[in-house]
Amino acid sequence: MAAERVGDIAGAETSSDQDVLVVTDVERRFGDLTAVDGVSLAIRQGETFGLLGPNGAGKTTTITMIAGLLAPNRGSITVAGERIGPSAVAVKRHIGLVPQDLALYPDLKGRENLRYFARLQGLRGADLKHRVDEVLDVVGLSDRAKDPVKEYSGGMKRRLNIAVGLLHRPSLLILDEPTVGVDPQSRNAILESVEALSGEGMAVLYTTHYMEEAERLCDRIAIIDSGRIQAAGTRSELIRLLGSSDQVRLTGAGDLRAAAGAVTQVRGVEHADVVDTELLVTATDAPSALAAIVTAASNHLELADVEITRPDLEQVFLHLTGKALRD
Ligand SMILES: Nc1ncnc2c1ncn2[C@@H]1O[C@H](COP(=O)(O)OP(=O)(O)OP(=O)(O)O)[C@@H](O)[C@H]1O
Repeated sequence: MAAERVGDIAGAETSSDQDVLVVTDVERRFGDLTAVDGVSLAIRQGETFGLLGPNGAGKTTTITMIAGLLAPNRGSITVAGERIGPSAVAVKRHIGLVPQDLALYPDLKGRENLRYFARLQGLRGADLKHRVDEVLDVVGLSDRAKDPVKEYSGGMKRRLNIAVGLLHRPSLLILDEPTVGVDPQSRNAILESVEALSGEGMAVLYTTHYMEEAERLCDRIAIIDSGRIQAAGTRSELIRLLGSSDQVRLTGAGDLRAAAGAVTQVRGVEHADVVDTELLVTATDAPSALAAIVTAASNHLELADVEITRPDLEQVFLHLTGKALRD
């Protein structure tokens, strides 16, 4: 299916001076396989951009090229205005890459790991100590900094890996599926860290196959499958591709038809239908209209249950690719 491009999309043609990253028509082949097939995107300062797609979609290959570790067969990538590639060295200081694989020393304490990597980044003295404290705080590991990494949970190791990626104060942070296989507490800490970093103006490229994470974190999302961006935009722009609205299902005893008539008057309600013993209300933004819908219906019904169903990115993915997002 051809890519559906929505609103202020990922395309480099919309790039501006504020863009930290601009990827233009990048392709990467492995033998006969085209793993990344004409990907274009741009990310602004302070923006969190999601690459949402299933395993094998081409996310890791895309970010490996953006980090300058793999050369594209076609296309160009610039970070902070400088062209990137395996032989470009200086521009890589703008990038913090947090890969799926851990690169930590298990026998060293959390803080010692960070001190080691900070020295590799050229930090020294008071600046090094200050920065190590800062990144420990960002990932919520300050109180465990004195413990050896081998005593950390998988999620804590991931968080320390993110801290390593932040040491040199990059303007673009790239996170490759950072929450896969981590405990809920660490997952939440990771999501909160990303929110805080983007709040401070960092550009974040976040790959995931978890729809909820893309919805929560990302200002814009590109849905990627088979190496191609199938569509990109804000969550609501992507949802609009489905052409469907929110639904509120009301159950209760009383005059359903009268309730339907009253609910139809509520602002934002498209229509209200009586189906068997339920009232099905279709609305553009159900959460904001909910209080008014319930009040209108309560004049005619003794409400027993109210349930909202909203279309989600999972359905958008299905609509665009004909398959489910999850494996
Ligand atoms: N070095 C390589 N040699 C050959 N094929 C590769 C190589 N790296 C990736 N691929 C193939 O390219 C396609 C895209 O893989 P990629 O790892 O980029 O996907 P992904 O979306 O990151 O998925 P995952 O989360 O499973 O890593 C897959 O079919 C993969 O098998």
